[in-house]
Amino acid sequence: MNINATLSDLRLSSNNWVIGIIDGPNMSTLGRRDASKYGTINRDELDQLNKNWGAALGITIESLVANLDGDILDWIHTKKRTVDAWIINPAGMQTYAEGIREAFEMSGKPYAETHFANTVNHFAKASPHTRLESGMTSQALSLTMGLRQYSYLASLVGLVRCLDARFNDDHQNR
Ligand SMILES: O=C1C[C@@](O)(C(=O)O)C[C@@H](O)[C@@H]1O
Repeated sequence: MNINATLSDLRLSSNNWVIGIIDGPNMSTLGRRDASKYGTINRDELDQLNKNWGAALGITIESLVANLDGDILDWIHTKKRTVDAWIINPAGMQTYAEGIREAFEMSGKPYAETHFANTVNHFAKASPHTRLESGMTSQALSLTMGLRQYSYLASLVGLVRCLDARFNDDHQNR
């Protein structure tokens, strides 16, 4: 394994992975939310940014923004054959995301939970009588939060490198 890390290690993947990125309820209002947590980027700009990062990594991004969980479930069921891994910002549905977690499980593909803000901080401010946590984290490959749009970049780079490593391991063991 080459441990001489340089920024050029963020180069193209030799496998044209397809990553499905899902933004859940209220992410459609990005750009009009609390700027101290979400900055000023809007959802269209986020989508373009993710697609540009994907192109720089040599992979394909397919994306969905939806306020209804049924729309998200339908999209996962439709895309599961062509998508290699998922990035999801469950946003307003993270505490009741069992249906989505299960749809990902049925897809057989890993998912990276990703948030703009630090959600532990959000939960800490909820009523002490309400125990809140994400229903997605326990089965996620990874959890990235608090880095605004760069949480998506971190998830993307990590996911692509993990997929590449798994592909290389599978082919070496043949
Ligand atoms: O809608 C959102 C967005 C969010 O997922 C984020 O990206 O920081 C954080 C959630 O707590 C919140 O409900």
